[in-house]
Amino acid sequence: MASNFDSIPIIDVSPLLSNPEGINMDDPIVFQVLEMLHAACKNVGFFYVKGHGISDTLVRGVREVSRNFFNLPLEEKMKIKLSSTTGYRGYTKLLDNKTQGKQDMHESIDAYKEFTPGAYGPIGENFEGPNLWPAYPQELKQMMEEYGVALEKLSKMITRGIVLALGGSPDIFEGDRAGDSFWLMRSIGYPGSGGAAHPSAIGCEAHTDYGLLILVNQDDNVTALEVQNRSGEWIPAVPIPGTFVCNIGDMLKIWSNGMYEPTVHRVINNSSEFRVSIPFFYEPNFNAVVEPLEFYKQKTGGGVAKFNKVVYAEYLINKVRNNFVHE
Ligand SMILES: N=C(N)NCCCC[C@H](N)C(=O)O
Ligand SMILES: O=C(O)CCC(=O)C(=O)O
Ligand SMILES: [Fe+2]
Repeated sequence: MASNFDSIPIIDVSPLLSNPEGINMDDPIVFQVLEMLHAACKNVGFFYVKGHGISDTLVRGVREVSRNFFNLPLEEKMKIKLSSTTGYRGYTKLLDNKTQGKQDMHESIDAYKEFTPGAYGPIGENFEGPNLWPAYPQELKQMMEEYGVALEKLSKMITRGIVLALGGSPDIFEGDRAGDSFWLMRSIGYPGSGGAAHPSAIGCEAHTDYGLLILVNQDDNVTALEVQNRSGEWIPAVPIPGTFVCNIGDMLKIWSNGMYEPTVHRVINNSSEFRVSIPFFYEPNFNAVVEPLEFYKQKTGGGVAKFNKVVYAEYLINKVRNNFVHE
C-alpha cells in the first residue's frame, strides 16, 4: 500500500538493459536497481524511469506530432472518431472521455495492439481494429508504431526487474500471462486553464490503471499529474526531462497477491499551456486469466490467495464500456 511518501523515486534502469543476455543478478549495481524497484512498487506505486535508452527524438517527437494533431480543427479530428464500432480505437473529443463516471477535460487518440480479427473469440470482437490514424500529421502513424515497439520492450524489462527483485523467475509474466500484451497507447491533450477549460477543471479524475505497468511520457513544462499518498495528500509528478513516469496497475495487485498495489492518481492542468502526455499501458494478454501467483502467495499471506481470479478481457471491456460519453 502507498506509504506517506512525499516524493516519487527516480530509478536509473540502464544496468538492467546493458546486458543483451539478460539481467545479470551477480552485478551489485543491478542488485541495487532491483531493490529500488521493489521499494518503489511497494511504498509508492510510482517511480521515474531514467536511463531507458529510448531516443529523445522519438520521445519528444510523438508528443510534438500529437500536439500538431490536437491543434487541428475538430471536424478534421472527428474523421478518426473512436466508437464501439471502431474497436475503441481512434479520437475522442474534450469531455467525451470519462474516468470513474466523471467527464475528463482531455481529448485523446487510443491505439491498441492490433490482432487478426477472430483471434480472441467473441469478446475480442469488441476491440477489433485496425487503429485509426489521421491523414495529418501524416507521420503520426509511423512514429507511434515505432514508439509502441520500443515501449513494449522497455515495459517487459522493467516487469522482469520487478519479479527478479524478490528472486522470482524472470519469465513469470511471459507466455500466457503477458507475453503477448494487449497494450494500449494513448496520446492525450489537456487544455490549459486559459483555453477551452474553466479553471481547475479535472483533466483526468482520480483512478488506478487497469493493467500491469504504465509508462507516461509527459510534457516538460507543465506539472499536472498528481499521485495520492496514504494520508490523502496529492504529490505532484513534476516533469523530469528524459524520464518516464512509471506506475503499476490493478492486475499486478492480483498477480502479486497484494505485494504491490496501484496508487490513485489524477491530472489537473492549472497552467495556461496545452499539455500533452502519452501513457503506454502494458497489459496482460487479452485472454489472460489473472490470479495470485504461487511465487507471490509464498511471499505474502502464507501461501493463501487474497484475490479471486479475473479474466483480463472481461475486466477491460467492463471498464472501457464506461469510458466514453458517446459511442
Ligand atoms: N486499457 C486501458 N488500460 N485503458 C485505460 C485508459 C484510461 C481510461 C481512463 N482514464 C480511466 O482510467 O478510466
Ligand atoms: O496524463 C497523465 O499524466 C496520466 C494520465 C493517466 O493517468 C491515464 O490516462 O490513465
Ligand atoms: Fe492513469
